[in-house]
Amino acid sequence: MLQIENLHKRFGGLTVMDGLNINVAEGETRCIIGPNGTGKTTLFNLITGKIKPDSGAIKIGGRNVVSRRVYEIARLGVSRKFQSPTIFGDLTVEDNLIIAATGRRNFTDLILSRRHGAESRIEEILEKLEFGEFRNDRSGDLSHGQRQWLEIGMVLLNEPDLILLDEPTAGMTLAETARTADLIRQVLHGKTTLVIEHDIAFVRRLEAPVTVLFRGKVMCEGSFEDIAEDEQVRRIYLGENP
Ligand SMILES: Nc1ncnc2c1ncn2[C@@H]1O[C@H](COP(=O)(O)OP(=O)(O)OP(=O)(O)O)[C@@H](O)[C@H]1O
Repeated sequence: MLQIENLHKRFGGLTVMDGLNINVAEGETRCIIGPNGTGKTTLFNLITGKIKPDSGAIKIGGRNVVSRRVYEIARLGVSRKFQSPTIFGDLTVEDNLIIAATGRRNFTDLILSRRHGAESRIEEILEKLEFGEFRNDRSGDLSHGQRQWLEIGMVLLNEPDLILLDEPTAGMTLAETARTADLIRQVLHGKTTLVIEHDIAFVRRLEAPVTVLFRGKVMCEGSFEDIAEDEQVRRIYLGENP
């Protein structure tokens, strides 16, 4: 589904991508970890077309997108969730989901959406998120964790082919972090998803293959257990006691 081939990017004298190769299969969840400043967010900026590589290929569904514009790549079904939620705080949970469900269509469709099949998908998301009792609550009154989960639901309603989650647990409590890992496992199961994370407890709980980035390259890949045993990873990223 996603192939990154020999990607190079420099910012002035700083090499951020130095021959990066990553392959993510259709339906796979992949966790991307690495020390601060190693290029994780830059990788998302490159995939979404926000910045352009100096060389290399980014193939989505077999198509090289490096010369495409941001909106063209979004239209190919790439959906990115940023660290800070972009929900409408004054609207209800359900209304935010309705807007997300009609995201690629126009305003008339937004009004008519309940009659056009969006309703059943919204019900499904409300159920998966266990949000039924909050559906008429003002989104701005939700907890930090709940707002992030709502946004994951909104990303899903966009029917993306590739989901990019940048530090979905930033600012969360331990319990919220654990719930987020469970939610991604359940709700995004079968959806091609890349997750950038720092929180090691989350990475362990996600039970997804992990790619460790270091200095613009893949340092190693494997299960959490595999990478946690890797001497280089322990020294450079995880510290003495992973
Ligand atoms: N547009 C830009 N112009 C110049 N330098 C940049 C730009 N974007 C990122 N950088 C630099 O590239 C390096 C990689 O940044 P990036 O944000 O991708 O790292 P990261 O792995 O996501 O870090 P963190 O874990 O702290 O979020 C950093 O040194 C950063 O300062």
